Amino acid sequence: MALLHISLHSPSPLSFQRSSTTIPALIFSRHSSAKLHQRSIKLAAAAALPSESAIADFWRWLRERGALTQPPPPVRPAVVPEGLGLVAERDMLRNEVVVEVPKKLWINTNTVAASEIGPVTLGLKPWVAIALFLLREKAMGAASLWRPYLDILPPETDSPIFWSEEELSQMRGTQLLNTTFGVKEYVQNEFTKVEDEVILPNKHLFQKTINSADFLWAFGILRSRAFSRLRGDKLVLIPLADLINHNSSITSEDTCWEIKGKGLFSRELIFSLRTPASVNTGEQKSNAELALDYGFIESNNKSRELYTMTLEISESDPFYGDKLDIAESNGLGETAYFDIVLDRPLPPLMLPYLRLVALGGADAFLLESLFRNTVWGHLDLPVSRANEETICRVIQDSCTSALSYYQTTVEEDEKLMERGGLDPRSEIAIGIRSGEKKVLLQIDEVFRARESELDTLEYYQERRLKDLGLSGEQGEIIFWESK
Ligand SMILES: C[S@@+](CC[C@H](N)C(=O)[O-])C[C@H]1O[C@@H](n2cnc3c(N)ncnc32)[C@H](O)[C@@H]1O
Repeated sequence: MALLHISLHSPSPLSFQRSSTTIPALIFSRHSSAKLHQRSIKLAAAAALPSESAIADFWRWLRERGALTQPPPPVRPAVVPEGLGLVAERDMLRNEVVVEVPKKLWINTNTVAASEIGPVTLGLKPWVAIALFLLREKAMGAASLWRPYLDILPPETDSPIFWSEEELSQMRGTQLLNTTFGVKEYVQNEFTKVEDEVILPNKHLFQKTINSADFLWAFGILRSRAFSRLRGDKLVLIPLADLINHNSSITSEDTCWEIKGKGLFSRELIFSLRTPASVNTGEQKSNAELALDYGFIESNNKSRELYTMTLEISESDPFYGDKLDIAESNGLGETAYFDIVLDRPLPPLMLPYLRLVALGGADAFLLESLFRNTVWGHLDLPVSRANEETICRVIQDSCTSALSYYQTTVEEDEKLMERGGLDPRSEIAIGIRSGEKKVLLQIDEVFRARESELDTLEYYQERRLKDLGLSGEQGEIIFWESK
């Protein structure tokens, strides 16, 4: 029998790198600030909030640098339940320009290149160069032109990259825990490299020590505040615009675009924002991605509950080469990742890929080159009882095994959530682990149901006989017997 390789618990820095780049909906808050302040103390307990005077300094700094128009903008920074936010002081008109943030206040690779460390950061990954810039400016204290902005940045978010071991232990068994370790390892490796190649050889530029925790902070700041459509080479931090918090009630993807390259921020709809970014349609982030990037989740949004199933054609499979060839001709590879979302059908390519991986024995003839152009079409439908049974059994076994790694059941998690009083990190951990388990139980159920239908499915040979006119509608073989 062919080997079916399924990895449900692989550390997945890969899935971190693959993460979708949807810009989350952004919102201006419009609340009474006195009430907000009280609520925020409880809700944003993890983060040390900037003082009133730090916020006032930041506002002054923006004004002095031409970011604030006359008359003053109808928004101001204030403490809100999500930490710091932009509070609207009146209703705003559709398409009204709210604030302008001139490009000279953007922090991107051009800013770094024009700074003292510019020459030594050439060739670095954009985020690494910007991280070094932020850390160096931070270390310069009052001597930095960026100090009022740096002073309002949070010391950490609730992203699991900042959690203690004890906090992380609440996510035991989850894919997000593996991803978190993968991300931390990636950032640590980048730090070691940049420390050896840039920081230590240029001590005159980096007089204060920068350690790996500082570097992780800068990574977390960029991940949570840089506009997600502006990543890679376009990575940019935009002071003030980055105070806008996410709101799940805004689902429009098109909340941002560049207006004549000027970096204007204006209103499209009530409480939505135009940003200086181009518009692309993007996929929605999962709760794991929200947690990792921003340090919050939407526990009541089923479409954010996701489990990534990793399937693989094993090198030890006797048909490895043929299977790989077929997978590659159909846009897949030796390893394929399938994101399975709660209450949604399985990704369309998952069953054909599973059937391919499990193909063997009497079905192996489909791998012959004669079938190369048509095999994928055959894999779209059940191939044989043995093949379909294998995938049902292996997937159910994998789900059972994955579920055994979690410390709690969905019911136990739900009770904890109902009881309330959880700190934000426990809420994330419980939401993530219960979401993953729900998807695993759903996958298990899909394949259990399929297994119970194995006798009623139509397989390749029957379809073939029908095509040749040798089989009737009920599957009976048609004979041409002489009368
Ligand atoms: C773009 S920044 C917004 C400004 C940020 N609140 C601050 O204090 O500087 C994104 C960060 O704000 C917080 N945040 C934004 N929207 C949130 C939400 N809906 N729920 C919880 N936290 C949120 C998270 O810490 C996230 O990493």
